Amino acid sequence: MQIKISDVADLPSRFGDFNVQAFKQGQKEHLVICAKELAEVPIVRVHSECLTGDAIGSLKCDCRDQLEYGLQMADETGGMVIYLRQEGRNIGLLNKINAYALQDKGLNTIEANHQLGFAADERTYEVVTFILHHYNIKKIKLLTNNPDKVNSISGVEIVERIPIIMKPNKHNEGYLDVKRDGMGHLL
Ligand SMILES: Nc1nc2c(ncn2[C@@H]2O[C@H](COP(=O)(O)OP(=O)(O)OP(=O)(O)O)[C@@H](O)[C@H]2O)c(=O)[nH]1
Ligand SMILES: [Zn+2]
Repeated sequence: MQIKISDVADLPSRFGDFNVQAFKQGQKEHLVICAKELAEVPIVRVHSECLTGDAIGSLKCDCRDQLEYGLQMADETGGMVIYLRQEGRNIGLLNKINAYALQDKGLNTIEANHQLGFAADERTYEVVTFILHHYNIKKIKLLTNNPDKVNSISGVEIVERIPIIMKPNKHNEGYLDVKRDGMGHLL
């Protein structure tokens, strides 16, 4: 895997003072947001890009709340957020919006991906292993409800899975039900 790595820069933010570093994998530019002092076994949040949630504040998913919670935890506990550019579970923004349009017609999030010719989840996590090795991190506590992430992240010991359960709203209830019943999320 050919990965270009940026220098480390300061990033004061509304969630705390972090260091940031970019990792470029092919066309994808991922971002590591890291506490100034990492805990020995840091809490790590592996976040998948969701432009509609993270930037626009969409209520169709729980991504923005999870991102903010992950950054708060990183600040409070000496942890790290790895922001992966895997928009739409890695089908890309244009396809995700097409999937949303199919959901407007009654398909659920999994059926919509299938209708477009994709697996329910197209993400992979090799770059996470690369990043954690780069920071010489051997053990982590992983902040996730997704057992797939626990099983797919290799090369480091996940000593604990910490749930990241956000309060549902009327727009994302159905989506969260499908994540629990159709995708095995521990909600
Ligand atoms: N294809 C597709 N992607 C979606 C949809 N809704 C959210 N996403 C993407 O799903 C990703 C977030 O995944 P989630 O399933 O919410 O959470 P997770 O990362 O698997 O699990 P957690 O670690 O527990 O949060 C982001 O890349 C979003 O853009 C959808 O309806 N269709
Ligand atoms: Zn989202």
